[in-house]
Amino acid sequence: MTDRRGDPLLSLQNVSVHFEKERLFGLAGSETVHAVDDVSLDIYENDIVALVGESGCGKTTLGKTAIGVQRPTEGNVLYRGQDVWETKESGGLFDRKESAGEYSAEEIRRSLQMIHQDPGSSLNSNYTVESSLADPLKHWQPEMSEADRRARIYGLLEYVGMAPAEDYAKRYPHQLSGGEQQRVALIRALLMNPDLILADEAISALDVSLRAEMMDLMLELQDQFNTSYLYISHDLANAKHLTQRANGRIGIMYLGELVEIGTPEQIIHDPQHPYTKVLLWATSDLRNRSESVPEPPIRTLDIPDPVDPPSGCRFHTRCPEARTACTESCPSLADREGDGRRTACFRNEADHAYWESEPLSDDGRSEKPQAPRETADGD
Ligand SMILES: Nc1ncnc2c1ncn2[C@@H]1O[C@H](COP(=O)(O)OP(=O)(O)OP(=O)(O)O)[C@@H](O)[C@H]1O
Repeated sequence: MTDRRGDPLLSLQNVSVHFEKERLFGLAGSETVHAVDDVSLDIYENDIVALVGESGCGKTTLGKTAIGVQRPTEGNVLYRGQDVWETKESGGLFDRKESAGEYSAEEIRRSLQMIHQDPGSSLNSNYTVESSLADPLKHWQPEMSEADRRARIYGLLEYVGMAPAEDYAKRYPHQLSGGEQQRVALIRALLMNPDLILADEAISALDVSLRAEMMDLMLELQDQFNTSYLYISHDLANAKHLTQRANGRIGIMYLGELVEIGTPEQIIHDPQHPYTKVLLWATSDLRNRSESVPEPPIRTLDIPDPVDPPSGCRFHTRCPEARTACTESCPSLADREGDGRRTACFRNEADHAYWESEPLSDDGRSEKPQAPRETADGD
């Protein structure tokens, strides 16, 4: 486990994000989508955390909440110990003296950047590569001369393999390949001198052959720019690639909750949560072939509705290990082995009532044989 000395750069404290949405089929009223529920997570300087889970489990919502783009319905987001939303609302946009603490809202915004799956949305189609990259430098290092700015931009373009830089600098986004656009978007985000970059499915639109290359580039640039990454992906193999070289962590999300988080070694080679085991089974690059089973270790493929999440442990409707105790209360995410890994599953608690309760059958009912009901006349 990495030695994560020092205070966290970013702390998510019991964060929930619920969306109200209109009901379908013209029904009156609204319903509440539980996109994220009660997630706590610390991210440190030069850290990498990869969030993995199936579509709709709340990865993007949590990522946007971490960088202060999405307001949490409950809980707090702290940047270097300072409440992000209090700062935004205190009127201290530019002036740290007027903000709720040491950092102004503008400083926090600059410190928390994002690159998207579609790099086109991070780059202005009317700007050449050079003007896109000059923008953050002009803003954050106004004292830099034009010649130095150009030298910095050309140097970085060459560093990421876009040579000759003079040629690439004059191009517009539509004159670049998807991989080149993503490189420019990454450099642009890094030139803001951020403490953290949210990379939301940032490589999934690239050809498979380019993905490892882009992740390696992210890691090399992390060393140069001293930044942290919050990387979002539905692919556990990519999360492993990115985190294992950098002593990072992989967090597994299920239906709005963080259910397990640990080092890539812990998550890939010794998964504890039954849902992590399902994700591993579904990732052919990582599946242990000698132990491979033909069917996924899951009772049903149906994903519950985040509008009406299951009671107790949210995974109990699909979990092959579920017992009645899992329907009654929700396991907390805790480090029970003292090795830094946190898991939310009663199976990790040796003396939990789970072990005495009845397994659930495929239809979600207790498998304990029911005693015959007595009728009024005693039949
Ligand atoms: N603005 C919104 N209004 C209503 N519901 C929303 C909103 N944004 C997200 N959701 C819902 O919240 C849940 C979590 O969505 P989110 O995009 O965070 O998941 P995700 O894990 O990133 O999914 P994907 O991998 O498909 O991008 C989903 O059920 C989604 O439909």
